[in-house]
Amino acid sequence: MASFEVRGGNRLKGTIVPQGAKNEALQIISAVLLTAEPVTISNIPDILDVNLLIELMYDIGVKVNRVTRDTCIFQADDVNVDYLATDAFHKKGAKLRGSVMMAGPMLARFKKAYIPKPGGDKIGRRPLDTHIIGFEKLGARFDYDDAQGYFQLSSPRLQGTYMLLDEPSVTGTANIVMAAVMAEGITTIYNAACEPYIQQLCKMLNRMGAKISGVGSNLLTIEGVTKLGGTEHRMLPDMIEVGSFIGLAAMTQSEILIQGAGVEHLGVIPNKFRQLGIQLEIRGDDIYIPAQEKYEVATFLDGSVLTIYDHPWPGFTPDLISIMLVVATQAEGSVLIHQKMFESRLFFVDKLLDMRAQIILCDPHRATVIGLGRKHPLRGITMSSPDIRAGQALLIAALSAEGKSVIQNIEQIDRGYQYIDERLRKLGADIKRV
Ligand SMILES: CC(=O)N[C@H]1[C@@H](OP(=O)(O)OP(=O)(O)OC[C@H]2O[C@@H](n3ccc(=O)[nH]c3=O)[C@H](O)[C@@H]2O)O[C@H](CO)[C@@H](O)[C@@H]1O
Ligand SMILES: C=C(OP(=O)(O)O)C(=O)O
Repeated sequence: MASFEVRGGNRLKGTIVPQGAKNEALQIISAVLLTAEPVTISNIPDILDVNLLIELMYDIGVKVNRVTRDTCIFQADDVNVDYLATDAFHKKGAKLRGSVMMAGPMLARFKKAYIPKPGGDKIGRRPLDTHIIGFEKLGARFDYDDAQGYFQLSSPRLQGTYMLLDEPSVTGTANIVMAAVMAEGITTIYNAACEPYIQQLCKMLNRMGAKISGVGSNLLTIEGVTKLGGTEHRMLPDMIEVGSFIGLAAMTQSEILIQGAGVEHLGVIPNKFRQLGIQLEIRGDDIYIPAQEKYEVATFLDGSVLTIYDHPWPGFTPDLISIMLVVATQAEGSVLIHQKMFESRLFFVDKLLDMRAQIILCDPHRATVIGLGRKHPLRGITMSSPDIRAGQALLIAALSAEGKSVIQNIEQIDRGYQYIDERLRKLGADIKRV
């Protein structure tokens, strides 16, 4: 298993360009199964999870022409539906969360789908009920294989209907939308997720001939069509990478320009970092972060301790909570970090305690961070990366810490961050892959 060896304390400087969005890529690549015509996708991040999904496409018979590292032409004109029932699919599909989104398009076009026990981050229970209940409402039937943990779905005919989702699941909404685009009649999805990832998917499907309205809101109306055609699509910059780089700059007192940050799609992200006292300047589509000696956490207007918590879009994404927590350790002032959605995402705090951060883990969802105001720098240690975002947060901590850190299990970081060591070295970081 590979590790990063990091010598902390360097001030970084320079320009960094965010990769294409991981969670958008997983939806968009799944959607190529909806048509027999070519679909060209660009700004694809070269990361483990996305490459695995591309492999799955290839394995199921989709023609994959990787024109350049970040652009692929897919053509699903000879799909081997039987591949879904193989052990090979169940094993490979179980390595990432994104494989669940093959189900919607497969049901829509081939009337059959399997959802292997999905992989992805081990950050607490991650039920698929919203997906399955949505498919059922459209007329699909399902069986659950308890021994192997997979769902088998079939749908001789999908019929549009009204549904109120029990929660605005991101991958669930994507799956249901992709199943509904070719259902008969009209589907209305209320309490739909509306992240930029979903907006991008809906815009792409509309270019393919779908009729989806309400894009960007939590009420989607889908008028079923009989067939979809090819299109071209470019992924947005990864907003989670953008947030990670803002946090990195603040923690390491570095002057960084994030070029092409997709500013209009970042929602509340820049403001959440401002609440930690971090200065950042929006320059067109770039974000400039000056080198900052210190940053001071705001309080609520009545002077009480600030809380930063996750919430479905347009609220603050749970995927940046770990980064916020790490960045808060060197701020002046205290903040309560509340990870509402996932129940095992804050346990990496143990490692930060070993690095000498002052944090009280109140329960699995809440941690109070007492900012050290740079009075005591973190110290380097050996640690293991539990999930993508905690891994990146620990990497940021290591880059700001005194001395040497070793981060093991960096496959977790590689699942979501493209050539991260190489890109950070260009900014002046002392980081080696060993
Ligand atoms: C591949 C992909 O796109 N993964 C993202 C996707 O996962 P994913 O689509 O799997 O996550 P969901 O949106 O389904 O839900 C995530 C978790 O939050 C809980 N929940 C959800 C909504 C809600 O209002 N209340 C609530 O408690 C769910 O029960 C679940 O445990 O969305 C998550 C939530 O933004 C992100 O962390 C993941 O990075
Ligand atoms: C939780 C995440 O990913 P996944 O859903 O793929 O596990 C993430 O991207 O932070």
